[in-house]
Amino acid sequence: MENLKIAIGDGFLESFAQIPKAKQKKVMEFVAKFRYNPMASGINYEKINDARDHNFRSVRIDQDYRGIILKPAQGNVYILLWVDKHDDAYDWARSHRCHIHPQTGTLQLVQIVQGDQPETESSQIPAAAKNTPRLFDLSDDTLLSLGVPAENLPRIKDLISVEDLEAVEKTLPIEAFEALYLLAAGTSLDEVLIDYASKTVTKDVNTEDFAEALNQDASRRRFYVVGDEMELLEMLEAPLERWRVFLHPSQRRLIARHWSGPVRVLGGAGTGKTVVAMHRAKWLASQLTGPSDRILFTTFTSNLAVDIQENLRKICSAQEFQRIDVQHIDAWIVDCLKRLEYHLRVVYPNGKDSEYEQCWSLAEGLINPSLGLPTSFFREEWERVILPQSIRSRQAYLTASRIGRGVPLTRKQRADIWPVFEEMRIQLTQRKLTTIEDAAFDIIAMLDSGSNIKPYRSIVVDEGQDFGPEMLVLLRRLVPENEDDLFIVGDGHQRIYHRKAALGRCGINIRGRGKKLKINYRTTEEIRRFATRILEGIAIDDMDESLDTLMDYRSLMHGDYPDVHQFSSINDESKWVAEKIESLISSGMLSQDICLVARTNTLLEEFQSQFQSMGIEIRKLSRQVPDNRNLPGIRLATMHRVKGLEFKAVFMVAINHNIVPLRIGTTTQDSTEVNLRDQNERALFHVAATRAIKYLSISAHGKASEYFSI
Ligand SMILES: Nc1ncnc2c1ncn2[C@@H]1O[C@H](COP(=O)(O)OP(=O)(O)OP(=O)(O)O)[C@@H](O)[C@H]1O
Repeated sequence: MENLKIAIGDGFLESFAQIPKAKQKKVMEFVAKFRYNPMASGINYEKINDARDHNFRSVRIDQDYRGIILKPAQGNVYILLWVDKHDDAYDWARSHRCHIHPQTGTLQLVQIVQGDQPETESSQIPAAAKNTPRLFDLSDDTLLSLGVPAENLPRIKDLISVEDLEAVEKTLPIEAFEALYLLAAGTSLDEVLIDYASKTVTKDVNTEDFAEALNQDASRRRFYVVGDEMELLEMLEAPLERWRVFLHPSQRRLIARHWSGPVRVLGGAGTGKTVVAMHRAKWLASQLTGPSDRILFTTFTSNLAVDIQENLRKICSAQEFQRIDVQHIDAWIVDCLKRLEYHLRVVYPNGKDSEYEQCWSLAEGLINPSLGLPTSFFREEWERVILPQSIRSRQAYLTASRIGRGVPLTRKQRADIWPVFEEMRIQLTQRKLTTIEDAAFDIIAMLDSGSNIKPYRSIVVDEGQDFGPEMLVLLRRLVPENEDDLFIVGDGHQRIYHRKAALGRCGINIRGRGKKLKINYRTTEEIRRFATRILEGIAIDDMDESLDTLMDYRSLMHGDYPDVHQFSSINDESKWVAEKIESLISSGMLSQDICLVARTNTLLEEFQSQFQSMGIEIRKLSRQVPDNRNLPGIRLATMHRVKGLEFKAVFMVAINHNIVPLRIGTTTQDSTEVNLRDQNERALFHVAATRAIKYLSISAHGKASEYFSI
């Protein structure tokens, strides 16, 4: 069929997700037939009486259900808009319209505001007094360029508060509402114009050319032109996974284009960094031509890599998917060591009796007490100075940079301290062990001496803020300096592993290619604000020696403020949590969409036994096994483990004094180190709180954490 264009609106998927399974099956049957031939004789397009939009038609799904389709008189365009019970579908059609903005050319879907619509919320806003300052002082042209329809201009210019703006949300196209909301929240006009203003404000838009309107970036935010029948059916199989196709223009702009060198994308929690990174990897894979060209997609945490692999499978073609290696960075390093027949095993500083700690306690034996430095100082020096800079000789240590360390050392003191670190390496090597940092530097050395390690055409990095310098230098060496070489997403506010590096210092030059995402898609604004307050006043870097801010980051969803409660005992706390969980489940939430988060494994285990004794089904999230969200059960996880995940409801439990921030096992007196640890603990709290989509609870038993007063 010539020039046939079939598109689906995000509302169709949203309404489809709400209808019973049996009806969904009928819709899928209809959609398959419709996609094959929208003009098939069995499809009857009924006009809708009283609909303001003369292009709307209803189609029969079965006796009770109807679909609403946009079928303009001109062109061969069909857009699936809504599906519902007969009367509800008709009501929806009567209260909406879909038009092409005459200045920007964008296809817009809005609730009808004008005329005799007394029921709309917007019409309940009383006209403001003449001398009351207005929310926006913008020209008609600016408002039009942001996508505000001409008929809404007087109303928008009359608004006096953000609450007024929220009340008219549904009557505005999404891009216009978002731009105005960001302006109202304090984002500068210049920034908003960069992200939202149409580049093509013109008087020559053909407002009947729907095929052309679908090509506009801003239209693709809500409307997706579907390829074949399979693609459409796959979308219906996962209707809530909107991220697969409906990208924000600020996301889309980062993905499908060539970049002249490394790109760094910042963005607060939930702004879609992982989504962008995945679409970028797919696009890069689609560009590969050489038979052995490959992409590496790497993360810091192992369970995120597992999720990403699964999600990439959903959005990539088979050819694209098989060209992308997804692996968290430590696993990649360990695999690489094996390939290079390098016979040291990587060990980590966890647990009292771990091999790493055994080596460390022997090294500690060499501490000279006359130096007057606490033992914690040596461990910090090892982790913050020796390992990240790969200092392997006394001479190198004497001249090493110690920027960021609180206690200054003379040359003589350095010489006296060195034997401790030397001993640590001896102990590790004798046992055929190594650290992840040393392993990464060893691979870099092998690359420099010409080892044949499979090179990548491009590398995509998620959680970039947690990559240490050794990992970033390694990634830089793994991919030739070229167009589209590195794409790194991250957020310094979520740095929770004490690792810090500046991209520029690792040879990754992002000049002119530092970008930022600002809309939170996960969390309500109430939860986002609460979660962000914990980091207020703390200077957070942009992964490249400048500062980043969360001031320009917003959510457009709203909900309740987080619940904050203090109890006298763990019994009382767990009883309250269990009751609240029960009420969430009885109001329709699935148990697998609820997660209980604690700072330590020990506390988690205490809650686990409390819950078990109450007969509540639970599942502890593990590093090794991916979480199968089809299985019921309340999820239990530490604050570290929930990084990168999301749940409809999050209960942060045992937010007790000395537990959050965690003071157990730390003896350091060094003020720089104390600040660093506090920052890390705050980031952990922020990460855990921003996992919540709709509901967040913070509770403590006994004395509460000082973070309670934020
Ligand atoms: N364009 C989009 N349309 C709809 N949903 C989106 C879009 N982009 C992202 N999302 C959704 O927003 C949520 C957060 O996305 P994502 O995990 O990519 O954010 P993030 O910035 O990596 O978060 P974090 O740093 O907190 O882990 C997810 O549920 C994702 O599906």
